Amino acid sequence: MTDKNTINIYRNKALVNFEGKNFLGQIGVDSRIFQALNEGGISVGVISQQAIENGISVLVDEVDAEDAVKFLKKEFEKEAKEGHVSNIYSIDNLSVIGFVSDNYNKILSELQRNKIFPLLLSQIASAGRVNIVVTENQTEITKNIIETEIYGKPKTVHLALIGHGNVGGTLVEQILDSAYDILKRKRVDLKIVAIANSKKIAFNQTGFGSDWRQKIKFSQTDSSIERLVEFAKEHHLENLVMVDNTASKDFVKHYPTFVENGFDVVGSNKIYNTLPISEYRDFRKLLEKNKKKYLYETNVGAGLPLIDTIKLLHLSGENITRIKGVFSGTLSYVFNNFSLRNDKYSVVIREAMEKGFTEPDPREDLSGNDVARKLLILARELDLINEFQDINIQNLVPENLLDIDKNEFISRLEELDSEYQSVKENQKPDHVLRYVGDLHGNLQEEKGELDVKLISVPANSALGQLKGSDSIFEIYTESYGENPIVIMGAGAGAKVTARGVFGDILRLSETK
Ligand SMILES: NC(=O)C1=CN([C@@H]2O[C@H](COP(=O)(O)OP(=O)(O)OC[C@H]3O[C@@H](n4cnc5c(N)ncnc54)[C@H](OP(=O)(O)O)[C@@H]3O)[C@@H](O)[C@H]2O)C=CC1
Ligand SMILES: N[C@@H](CC=O)C(=O)O
Repeated sequence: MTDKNTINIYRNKALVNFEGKNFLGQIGVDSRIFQALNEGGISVGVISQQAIENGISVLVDEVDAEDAVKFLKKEFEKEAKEGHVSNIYSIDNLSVIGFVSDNYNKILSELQRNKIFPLLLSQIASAGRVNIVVTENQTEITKNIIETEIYGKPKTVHLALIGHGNVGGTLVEQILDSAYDILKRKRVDLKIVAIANSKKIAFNQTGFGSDWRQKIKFSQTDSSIERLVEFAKEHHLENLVMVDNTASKDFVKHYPTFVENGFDVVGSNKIYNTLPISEYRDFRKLLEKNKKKYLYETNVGAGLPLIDTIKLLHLSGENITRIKGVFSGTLSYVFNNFSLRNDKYSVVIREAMEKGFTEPDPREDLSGNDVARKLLILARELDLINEFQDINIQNLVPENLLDIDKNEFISRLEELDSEYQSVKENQKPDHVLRYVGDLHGNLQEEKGELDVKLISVPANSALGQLKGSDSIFEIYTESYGENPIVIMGAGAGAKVTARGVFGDILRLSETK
């Protein structure tokens, strides 16, 4: 049926399934099936006892399926009356895909990762010949996966990018700029097939190009997760990745739906990782069950390789005893500049916003929530089961400005000036302000202690010398003793963050 180096596809096939207990294993049943169908002039492709539980499946041409069921019901009328045969029925609209491979298991696992479960498979082990039966609408995607695995055809990765603001918009440009290079060097074909904001979504199954902003601007389609999942199914897209570059608390509720529908997840959005620990854990179980991944390296330290480092240290058994530092690019920029310059606090905050360091609502930074989330994310990487409420947070936003509209808050930033001017002036000489996070306590217990606060440090200390929007993370471990591992660098900004998200997409694409 199958030549080496070709993939043969036979369409318009049907499976006639024959169900019954005990009786089906008996000698002579196969030949009675053959004979009954032969006498009816129906040619039989494959007979398999593995495809359905307690059953036999027979492959026939779709046009013959109805007759095949009729002939078999007649042949086994007596057994049906006696209760040995419980059901005979056909499944139409199938394809047989035949190929030769010495690594069928790898192909099967790739198919499963893409939610393709063949209805029947037959294998001649010695020759490496395999025939699998899939539904017609899974034929193309199955063929693509087999081609990638057998012939090294470039692997197409289909990206759905949710959020195209500072980070998301920069990411689209970075992907478009590098896609050709990645295709040549890595044989990975990155296609952006969906782009969404909170109101609209735009689709292009062949991949968006440089006019993507126009396409989303003029899209008539309301932003909808259901529509996106449907689109991926309609176009039989394999290797799906949903990339969340929003800061939305509502959007993360859809992560499980994506995973259940065959998507891996990449996110700069920190919200999912700071939901109650039960949801955090359930999601990891769901990922495992569906053989999917969730990568979020940019959740802490933007493009800095922090989460991976901590994961590796922890996984390798290194005992991490404390993590502290300046976790916020925004608050680093604000206090590094405000401490040294004569400008007002509000002026420096506005600069941080203009530079794209702040969250969509800058109160998330100024309230300490964003630093608290990062600290919690790191704590959970160490298997601590802290909740957000466990964190001691020093909120820098006055209570009367907490619940007002975001734009009104921004217009009233000057109301913060006098308080912070006096905080700055009341420090000891040669001291500067720094907003820090500190994970400490006995980290071998279930929960650690998490503090997020504004402190005053000597200008010549490591923290005091921080510049620009740099973050600094000091990771203390048992082996390294008093000398922490220090990771320092740009802790915010659209370019470095988008680059980090891009890194996660590539990491996923290579392991897919
Ligand atoms: N800036 C930085 O340095 C870093 C940022 N991050 C994270 O990156 C994420 C994005 O930040 P940033 O790019 O600055 O934010 P922006 O406000 O610039 O962009 C957010 C985007 O998300 C869209 N969006 C919001 N809600 C939804 C929704 N429910 N469904 C679909 N789309 C939605 C917005 O669309 P619309 O315009 O319609 O609202 C917009 O396109 C945040 O989670 C942030 O924490 C992480 C590390 C560093
Ligand atoms: N607003 C955040 C962005 C990165 O997570 C920050 O300033 O650090």
